[in-house]
Amino acid sequence: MEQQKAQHRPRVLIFPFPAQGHVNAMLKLAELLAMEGLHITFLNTHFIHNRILLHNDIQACLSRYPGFLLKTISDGLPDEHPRSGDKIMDIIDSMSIRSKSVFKHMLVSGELGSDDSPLVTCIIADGIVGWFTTDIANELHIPIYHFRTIGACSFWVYFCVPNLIDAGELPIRGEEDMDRLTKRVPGMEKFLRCRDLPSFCRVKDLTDRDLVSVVRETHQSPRAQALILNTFEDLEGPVLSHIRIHCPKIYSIGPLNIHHKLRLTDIETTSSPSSSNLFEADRSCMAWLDAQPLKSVMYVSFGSIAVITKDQLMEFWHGLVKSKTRFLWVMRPDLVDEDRDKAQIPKELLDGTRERGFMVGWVNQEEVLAHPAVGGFLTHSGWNSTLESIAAGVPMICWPYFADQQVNSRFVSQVWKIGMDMKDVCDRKIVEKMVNDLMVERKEEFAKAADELCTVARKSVNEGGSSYCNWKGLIKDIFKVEN
Ligand SMILES: O=c1ccn([C@@H]2O[C@H](COP(=O)(O)OP(=O)(O)O[C@H]3O[C@H](CO)[C@@H](O)[C@H](O)[C@H]3O)[C@@H](O)[C@H]2O)c(=O)[nH]1
Ligand SMILES: C[C@H]1CC[C@@H]2C(C(=O)O)=CO[C@@H](O)[C@@H]21
Repeated sequence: MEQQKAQHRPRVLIFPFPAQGHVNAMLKLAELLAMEGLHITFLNTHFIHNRILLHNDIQACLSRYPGFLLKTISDGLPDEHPRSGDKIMDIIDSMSIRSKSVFKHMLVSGELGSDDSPLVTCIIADGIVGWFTTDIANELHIPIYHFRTIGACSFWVYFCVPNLIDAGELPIRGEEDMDRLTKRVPGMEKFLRCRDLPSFCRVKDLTDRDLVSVVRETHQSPRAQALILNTFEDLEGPVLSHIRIHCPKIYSIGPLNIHHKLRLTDIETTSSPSSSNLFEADRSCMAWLDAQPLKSVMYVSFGSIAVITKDQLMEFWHGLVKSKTRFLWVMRPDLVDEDRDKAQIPKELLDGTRERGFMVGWVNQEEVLAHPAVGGFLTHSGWNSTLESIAAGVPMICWPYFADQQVNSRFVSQVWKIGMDMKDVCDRKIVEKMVNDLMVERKEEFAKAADELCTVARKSVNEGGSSYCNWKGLIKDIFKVEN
């Protein structure tokens, strides 16, 4: 009887793009689906899978879900490829060319299932690899949903790039054109400048590989059964309405981190939540945070992909030390693009850091942001970091590095007004001034706005909230598609 029930249970294949921000969000989605009784196959690239096994006890955590499988596929790149900075874009191309036939073979051969639920009955693919996954899904008559791990705001901007090109708004005509308002992204006419377009739009050649790839992939989502987004209606409702004209079925189910935490509480699990860190998390900073005053610490992190120059490192460092604010800085081992020569670091920086700072290689970011000592976040504006900061009620200073981050930082500063945008500037004086503004001069204003948005975010995933209801709708949809 049990086995019969299992055979009738849908097996959902979750296929994230191989990068930290994508895997984190899609693993939370996978776990939420598993809690609903679905069988899950989570497909990572070999590279990501090995890194996760190295730094997390993921298998033990996922063993609480019957039928949860971890499988792997090649990304087609050599082991020594850095897979960070702008080199990350090589992965889209490589996968579209080299992983396509392997992906099809894996689906057909049954190797993505288990004995009691051998077939994949539904696919949730990362929208950034929507092209080849949708082709294969359609060929094999398997329903496919797209999950795009960026915000609705940047999804919509990518979607509108062909309009910008047709209207002659792209290419951008040099530095003096950067502050021009763009008129061809409906709903954003009043505040979106050329400067705020995704970094891939900053090219002279409109056939640029990266721009073409991201726009092509974005335009695959109307082909999917539905589009799932890690956002919530009260945050991005107006933008979602524009996207719904092209992708009528959108499930906004975020912020996934709080959604996930709440549902874990519902099932009263005793085991620890799963993590998918690609770096070893250092817990020593938590004791340091415990010893700092309330909302006094600026948390600094540029996510998992951004690479900065040594000069930029020094500007941030001087600015932070000069501001006299306490800071906790995630210095990923591959953050700086040249060797950091310790001997060349000025004494004032080393002293300032010893007095008021703490540096770590990687942290559990959600825990850090939830700590009462954290009062601000200097971030690269990756979408997960943005949402996690919103979910924790922490205001931001944004220093976008690439891709969607340029759009996110504009929304943080001009639309949601929960922080400041330091885009395109990396100067110690500006860093010092912005840190002082956020943590001292305008502290109350930003803290209040961030607090209010945090309350709204939490409401959305609570029973009756928009993300809660959309989640129930998505589950119903997935089960319906099966029958
Ligand atoms: O020390 C750290 C630093 C980060 N994180 C986590 O790592 C993730 C980072 O994701 P994100 O903030 O989105 O940044 P990226 O790693 O840069 O993510 C990529 O993927 C995102 C989702 O598509 C995009 O929005 C970004 O632009 C893109 O660079 C978050 O969940 C963080 O909580 C940690 O756990 N510990
Ligand atoms: C490969 C990077 C460029 C686009 C991808 C992405 C997305 O638009 O889905 C967000 O950030 C990066 O991780 C991906």
